[in-house]
Amino acid sequence: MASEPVNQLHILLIPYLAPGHTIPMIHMAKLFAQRPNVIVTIVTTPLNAIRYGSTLQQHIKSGLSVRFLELPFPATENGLPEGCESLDALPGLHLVTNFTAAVDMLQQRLEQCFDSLNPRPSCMLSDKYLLWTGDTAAKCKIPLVIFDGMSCFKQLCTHHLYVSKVFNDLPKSEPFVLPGLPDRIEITRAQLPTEFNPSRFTMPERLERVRESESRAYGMVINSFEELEQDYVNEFKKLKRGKVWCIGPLSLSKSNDSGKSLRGNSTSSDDQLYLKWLDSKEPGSVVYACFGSISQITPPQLIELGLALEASKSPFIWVIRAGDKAQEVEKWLSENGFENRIKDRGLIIRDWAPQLLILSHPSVGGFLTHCGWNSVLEGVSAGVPMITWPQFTDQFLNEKLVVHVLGIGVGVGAPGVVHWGEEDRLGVTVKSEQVKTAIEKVMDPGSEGNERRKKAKALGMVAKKAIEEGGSSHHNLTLLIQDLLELANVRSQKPLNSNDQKKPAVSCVLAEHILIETNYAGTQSKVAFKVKICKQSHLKILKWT
Ligand SMILES: O=c1ccn([C@@H]2O[C@H](COP(=O)(O)OP(=O)(O)O[C@H]3O[C@H](CO)[C@@H](O)[C@H](O)[C@H]3O)[C@@H](O)[C@H]2O)c(=O)[nH]1
Repeated sequence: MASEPVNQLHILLIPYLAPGHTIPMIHMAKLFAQRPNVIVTIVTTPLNAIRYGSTLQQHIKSGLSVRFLELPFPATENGLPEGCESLDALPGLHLVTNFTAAVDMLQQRLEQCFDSLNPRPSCMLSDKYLLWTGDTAAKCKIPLVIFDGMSCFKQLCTHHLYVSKVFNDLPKSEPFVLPGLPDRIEITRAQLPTEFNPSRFTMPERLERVRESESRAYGMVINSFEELEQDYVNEFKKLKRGKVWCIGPLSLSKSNDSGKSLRGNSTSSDDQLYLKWLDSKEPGSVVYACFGSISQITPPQLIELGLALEASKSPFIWVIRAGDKAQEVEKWLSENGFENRIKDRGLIIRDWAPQLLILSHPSVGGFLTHCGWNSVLEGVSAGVPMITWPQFTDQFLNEKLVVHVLGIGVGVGAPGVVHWGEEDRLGVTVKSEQVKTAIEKVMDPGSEGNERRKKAKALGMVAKKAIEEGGSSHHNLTLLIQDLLELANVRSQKPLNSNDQKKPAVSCVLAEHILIETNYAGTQSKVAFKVKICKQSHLKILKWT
């Protein structure tokens, strides 16, 4: 006899501890919790809960079921400074392995408190870089869905590169055509993502485990929308084992969030100041330059950027991230009189800017970006053309999508990956003249610039529609919730012929075979069922196999 159908979902969201990974999952939490009968618990650490919590407060007050589960972070136990709970807070890259070890220790902490969670979570949705969540989900007998914060374009490129191995014999700077793609895209080996371009900070065995854990998951959630990269979404879905749901752009989950509180160190009075400054500029005239949350741009490259912004004559906002090299840049800014020279048309924001707020201001006409996937989507959503200056990982591929497939950007001509911690050796790689030319092309009032602006604006409208009721991402979220409910119902269903006290639980679902871990007479055993998907969100067990 089947038990009562489950109609409430409790989703455990587990973001990786870096802004580019946590921010989209905070937006995702809002999207889930806005749906009826869905409650969300975000698993994070105390300082991250403070950092991202305030953005959720207004939603929680208005009745949204989102809460944090705070796990103490073993920073000092792993040789990290106290309070270092996020990748962007690392004082040096030599500590990346220590940080990874500390993040891995969260597994045991979560498993220890899992049984006390009420109601019991129905599923786990975790960042793909948290390699232990597959084992934890299996132990807790709930399904795992992976969040991949990168595009389907990147997924498809990576897949074909793995399969074809074309890059193996190529010199670093020789362009080649990416195999198996719907469009002809040329790239060099030096521009490929980390998997194909290891540095001394890469941990190749972990990247291999990322692929393994993806294949164990029930499916994958992507922060993108189908209309943006339709051919790539279709192809990726054909290749992927398990389901794929594009539910983005997640940053549009609530457009009136300024983004200021997503890090907690810029105040609303700062925001007012920036808005006032933007109000004083002509519509579409301002270039906004920002390199995301973890890129370490060398001082010589930052100086080239400063010189290009000055020479371009456009008003600009330039975000300079604090870091170990910031002092050198500050010295250059003051000694050389830069700030004084640009004071009438340039605004420098130190460390962190309310990016969503700035991008959505009508005065912004161009976005100079490192092409982190969140920034690309935020630029697309705001309908703003981009000046692309990628640094590492997926960013060169994102640049190809923006410039060559979507036609809404101009590249500065960055030659290849600047490895973390090895930049100084490479010296200046992009000259201010190149950056200035790209800025001028994007801000150009002539027909080429207009064409790009029109395309960007049109895409921005499609992005907004995708997330609204009736839109593709809105629909995909509905499908995802339905699937998760079906799984929760299977979990609650008793097996045939079983007089057991313990209910079996689904640990993994692939196609129509379900692997169930159950406990018969005290022995762990795995049993496969054949199932049929019925209406009313039920999975019916047809026979044991
Ligand atoms: O001053 C700032 C700087 C950043 N942001 C926000 O921080 C996020 C940054 O994310 P992203 O643009 O993706 O850049 P990274 O922080 O560099 O992201 C890492 O994670 C991404 C998702 O996996 C990858 O695509 C990138 O290559 C990788 O560097 C975005 O939401 C920005 O709006 C701000 O609000 N203010």
